[in-house]
Amino acid sequence: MQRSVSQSDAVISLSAATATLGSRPVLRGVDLAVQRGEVVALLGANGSGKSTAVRSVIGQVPLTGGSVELFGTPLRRFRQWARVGYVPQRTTAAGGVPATIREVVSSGRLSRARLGLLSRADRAAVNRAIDLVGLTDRAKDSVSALSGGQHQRVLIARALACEPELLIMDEPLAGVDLASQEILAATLREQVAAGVSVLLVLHELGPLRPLIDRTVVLRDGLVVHDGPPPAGGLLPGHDAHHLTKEDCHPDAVHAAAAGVPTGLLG
Ligand SMILES: Nc1ncnc2c1ncn2[C@@H]1O[C@H](COP(=O)(O)OP(=O)(O)OP(=O)(O)O)[C@@H](O)[C@H]1O
Repeated sequence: MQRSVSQSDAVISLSAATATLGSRPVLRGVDLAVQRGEVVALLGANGSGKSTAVRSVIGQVPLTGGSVELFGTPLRRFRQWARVGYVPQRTTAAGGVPATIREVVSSGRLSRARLGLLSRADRAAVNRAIDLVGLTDRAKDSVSALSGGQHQRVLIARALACEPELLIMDEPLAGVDLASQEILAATLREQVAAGVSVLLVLHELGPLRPLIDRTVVLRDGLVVHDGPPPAGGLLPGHDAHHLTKEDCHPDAVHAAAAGVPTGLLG
């Protein structure tokens, strides 16, 4: 999907970013930009630094070098968090919390609410977000009673509740059943059509492939590929263990034969 973007329109700009976790250098000079209206997939093997890169973009991991800008503003001065929706890598952290779907999604609206109180318009936005992910019938249910895929839909609705201009999602399809994957793809399609910019960490493009403008592949904390997603279906670094039927398209096989490097993806 091609949309016109200009260099000055970066919503995320990570430049020469380095970060260390424990004593381990996890980002070793990462350049990553997302232009307004663009959908960028960040790929790479387990441990290559994908989550650390997106967490550094939102300030959860401090950089030891380089810089981050959001909407053209250096991160340390950036305050407009209602413009950003973040979906963390799914954990079981919400397990046991006696909160309903509506309560969790409402918490995503607080950055836009005045004095922490939700107005009628805020509540309507929360309901819209719940509806977008197909959970209206379950809004009063406890999140602890949900499947993995449903839980992921709640996290995405929470990010959408503030009507963000930029969505950052860390492995939104991980552990998500096919039905939920399709709902998530449709939700994302709507957001992208409305002009939302997206950075998402993925293991494979799957049903999101048609939405992706550009793929960036990390290996050992370095960018080893930055370009359009391959037409033939084979991701840079995709090895034989990960081939799907779709990847066996003749173009993809040709790309593999042409020596596309292997072993970058988990
Ligand atoms: N808090 C931490 N302390 C020390 N090392 C960490 C910490 N968090 C992550 N790491 C290490 O940093 C490296 C990069 O982790 P990161 O989560 O960014 O990778 P990833 O590409 O997102 O991997 P995955 O696909 O498994 O989620 C890994 O080797 C990981 O073990």
